[in-house]
Amino acid sequence: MQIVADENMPALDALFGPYAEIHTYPGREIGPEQVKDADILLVRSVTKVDRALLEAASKLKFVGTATIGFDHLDIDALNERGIRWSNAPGCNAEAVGEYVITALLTLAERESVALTGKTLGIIGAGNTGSAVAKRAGALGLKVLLCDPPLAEAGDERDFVELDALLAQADLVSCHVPLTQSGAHPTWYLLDESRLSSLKPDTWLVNACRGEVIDNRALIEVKRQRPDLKLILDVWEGEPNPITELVELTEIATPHIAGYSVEAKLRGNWLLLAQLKLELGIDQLPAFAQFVPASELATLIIDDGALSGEQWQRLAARVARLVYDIDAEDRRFRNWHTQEGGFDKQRKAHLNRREFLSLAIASEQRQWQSLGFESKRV
Ligand SMILES: NC(=O)C1=CN([C@@H]2O[C@H](COP(=O)(O)OP(=O)(O)OC[C@H]3O[C@@H](n4cnc5c(N)ncnc54)[C@H](O)[C@@H]3O)[C@@H](O)[C@H]2O)C=CC1
Ligand SMILES: O=C(O)C(=O)[C@H](O)COP(=O)(O)O
Repeated sequence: MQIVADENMPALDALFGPYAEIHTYPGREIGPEQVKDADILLVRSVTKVDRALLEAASKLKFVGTATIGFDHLDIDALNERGIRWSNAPGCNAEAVGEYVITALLTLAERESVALTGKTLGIIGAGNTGSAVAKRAGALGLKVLLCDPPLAEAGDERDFVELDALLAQADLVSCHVPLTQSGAHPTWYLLDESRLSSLKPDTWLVNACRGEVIDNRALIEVKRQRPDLKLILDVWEGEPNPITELVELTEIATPHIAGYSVEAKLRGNWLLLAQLKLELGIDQLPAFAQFVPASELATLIIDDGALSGEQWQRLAARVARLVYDIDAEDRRFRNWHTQEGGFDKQRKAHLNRREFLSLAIASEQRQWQSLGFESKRV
């Protein structure tokens, strides 16, 4: 059994090695030539699995993407050829939730803004949107959710229309898949008119797909509205974001919101679970055995007497102890204009762990709500 895989997928040998022969390539270079003898193709979001690739892959039985997004797979072409496929729902929900919270805390610290009492509008209330919402309460944020597909499917949470959300939210965070058809397409969901309708001083976060926001319109609107603050992890035209937009952002990163050690491993492990039959696996090995031990120990925090604003500043520092988003932002501004810089930075992304890898001993319960492991003082 031959597996062709993106070289940026961790622990491939440990996970798939016992069952198959593995050939790896840079994700953007996987094409017809690389897959011609493959039985299984494992990719991340940068590999275009299109008709031309599938035409060459006569033995292919399964395509797995270790990501939630699957806009890089031609689903019609896979279905026409009877090739089974899967993505990895939820693999990076916690990572994205923690990225957004770390970014908001960091910008709040830079701008000397108290987050408590502000309204956070979340567009797309699936895995990643819900992970943000789950943590928002710990910061005293009021949450509004917009997700027409979930509302129509009977999800019992309260939802608002998109334009109502934009009219009320102080902070807006986007968590939708990129779609161009269906009842609720998301391509340019935030177009010039919606961007112009944002409340004064809104903070806009995009950690889903660049094309969910019209990037050229965003440049125009931000030029006229410096009050808007931008946190962008995803870009139209990756791996070549528009430089002018990068320069207009407050926090800019190279599509790494979902890049925790745990998330990448979880994505691969979910695909292994999908392949039990093809690979002849009787007993699926436990996910925990592939996760390295945490390098961070317990943090003892004496924060019982801190004011809300002091605690928020402390939370920003603790979040950056786990993941230094300031350093990522600085590196991105240096690297993204260099040839291959966007992908180079993604490859060199720090070994970022999830909040759960750090135990906090404190009398305050918010640490646990933010996702940290709790220890008794
Ligand atoms: N920057 C990064 O590293 C990452 C980016 N992503 C992107 O974020 C997207 C969301 O990820 P998940 O939350 O895990 O996916 P998900 O599938 O769990 O949730 C997406 C939600 O968006 C909703 N939705 C669809 N169309 C909508 C519309 N027009 N308006 C409002 N809501 C709509 C869906 O009903 C669903 O509940 C992925 O499709 C992917 O493109 C995901 C993980 C990491
Ligand atoms: O899960 C998704 O969808 C994502 O956007 C991934 O986290 C992005 O990672 P790469 O596939 O680009 O490595």
